[in-house]
Amino acid sequence: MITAGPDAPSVALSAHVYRIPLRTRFRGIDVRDAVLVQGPAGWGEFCPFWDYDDATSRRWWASAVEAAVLGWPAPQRSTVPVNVTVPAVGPEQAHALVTASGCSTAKVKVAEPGQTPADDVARVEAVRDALGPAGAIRVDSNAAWDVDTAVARIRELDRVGLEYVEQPCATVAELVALRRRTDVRIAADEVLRLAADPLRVDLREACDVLVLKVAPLGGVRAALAVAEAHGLPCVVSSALESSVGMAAGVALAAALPELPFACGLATVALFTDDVTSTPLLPVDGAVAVRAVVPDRLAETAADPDTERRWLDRLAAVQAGSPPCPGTAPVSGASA
Ligand SMILES: O=C(O)CCC(=O)c1ccccc1C(=O)O
Ligand SMILES: [Mg+2]
Repeated sequence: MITAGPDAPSVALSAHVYRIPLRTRFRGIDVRDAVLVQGPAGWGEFCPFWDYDDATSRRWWASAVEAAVLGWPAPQRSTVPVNVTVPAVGPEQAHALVTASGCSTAKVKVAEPGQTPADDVARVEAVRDALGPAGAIRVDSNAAWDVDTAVARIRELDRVGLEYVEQPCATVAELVALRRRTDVRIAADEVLRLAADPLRVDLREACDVLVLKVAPLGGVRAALAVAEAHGLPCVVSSALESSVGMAAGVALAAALPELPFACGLATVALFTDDVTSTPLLPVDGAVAVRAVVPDRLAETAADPDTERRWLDRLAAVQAGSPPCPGTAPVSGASA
């Protein structure tokens, strides 16, 4: 049993650690693992990647606590249009993923380690072929390019027509410089979610679109505040969660006043299994806004060593966290 914050009246949260292999390597990982917590409002997911330190992980914990203890603001829509996410795979596999998804927007990973510019062009061309001319293609290079490289790569990739390019360069200053040299829209991801204060990072002239991820921004309410502070069009995207964590992203997308683009919330399709028998997968390119009940906890349970590592990590994150309203510290092992 876990509790969620050091001092407030304790709400007991039961914790379950899952571990699920991915279908294809993504962000350098082949297996996803995380903690699910259940509280009075429902289920939350605590899933910072293993390379994130405890301080960075605190916002991820706040997001899980919000889901379990508070729940989310009222939805403005009942479904959310989503993009299929295409990892750094070969063109045939990319084509098949897009075709199988039923989505008319695709986000394609480019500039990944081990991939050449020609590999990226071939992947993006295959995706265009699968989507047809009416589909939308966005690419994400995860900050891999300097400004000159970005100008050149974007020009080449935009031959198939790009809706936007996500985080082409690492810094705000580089994004500003790049944006003066390209007509393709720029979306900000890492500069926002890894910022010390996402509310105050100055993105004027750096981007046209904000990528909002619930967990690294500290919850649905925190992400709504970020959207309001910047006043830019928003795309909600996942952090590679199970359907439980995905429901938080869907709740954010459902609560935003405007949703002009498809959201990156179809990544449950990259998992080989899920914590629920009713996965949050797209139908006709959209995901339903609904609660997720993880009824496959036993089938997806992590091994004892992974479970221990997560519970230790959670205890460390909580120890350094400001109190979360209505919660208390880790008090024991998981269920
Ligand atoms: O946006 C999507 O289509 C899927 C989510 C995604 O790409 C992602 C998932 C986990 C970590 C980082 C990223 C990213 O946007 O860079
Ligand atoms: Mg991104």
